[in-house]
Amino acid sequence: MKDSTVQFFGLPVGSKNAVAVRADGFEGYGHHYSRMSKLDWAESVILITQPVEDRNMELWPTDPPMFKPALEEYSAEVTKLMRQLLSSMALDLGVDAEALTGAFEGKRQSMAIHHYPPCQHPEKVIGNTAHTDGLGLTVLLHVDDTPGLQMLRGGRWFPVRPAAGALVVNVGDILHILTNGAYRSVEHRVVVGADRGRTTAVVFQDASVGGMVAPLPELLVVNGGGEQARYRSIPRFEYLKVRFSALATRKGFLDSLKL
Ligand SMILES: O=C(O)CCC(=O)C(=O)O
Ligand SMILES: [Fe+2]
Repeated sequence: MKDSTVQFFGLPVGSKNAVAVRADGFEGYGHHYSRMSKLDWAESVILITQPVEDRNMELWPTDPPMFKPALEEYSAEVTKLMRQLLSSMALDLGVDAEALTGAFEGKRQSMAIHHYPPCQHPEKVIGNTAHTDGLGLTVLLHVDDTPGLQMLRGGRWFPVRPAAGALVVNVGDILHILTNGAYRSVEHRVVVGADRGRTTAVVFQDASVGGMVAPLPELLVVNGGGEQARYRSIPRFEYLKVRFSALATRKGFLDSLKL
């Protein structure tokens, strides 16, 4: 996966544009995150990876040739890893593993590979504007050892340094709601370096219960779990529509669902 990513971004732009984002979609190669006041300093490829029948193979890079098989295998492995992580979280929350893993099973998974080239004026650009991930669970692979990811805690930004052999796991807003706030989604951003480029491969996994984004029923007082719901339930389609439309105001989105 790492080699494929590096080789793809190393291609001339004309070759990368073979899988350029189309006017009617979000998948493919392009500058996905250019929307804020600072100049967006990243090139990315976004692809749906699961369920298999949702894949748009014409937007999967054919160069390098190993890209497709690498991504297929990587996606399957990350799916397994996520199931293990969610089972551990369920144990921690005191609910059956299936209550949590079931919310993710068969739901959409997508992949973003990002390349942040070095910039001689890093203060004038942003790699990825501050945000929380909107879906359930995120697994991030550092392709190289260039730092850049930062997370917000107590009003301060902390670097998330790449560690050899490690993946970064982010709780997204849907998992935050599913766990009734026990696992909190974290605000993060990417700053760009002056000397070295940075490449990442990020998997986003969607989740919902019975077509809704809602606290797990197993956690709630009505089912003997003992908690009051802290977030209101919202149909998944409505959640996605609102969450991904007003990108500029998304910071207050979780709060707007608070009961
Ligand atoms: O590239 C990174 O380090 C983070 C990317 C990210 O936060 C995202 O794609 O949501
Ligand atoms: Fe993110």
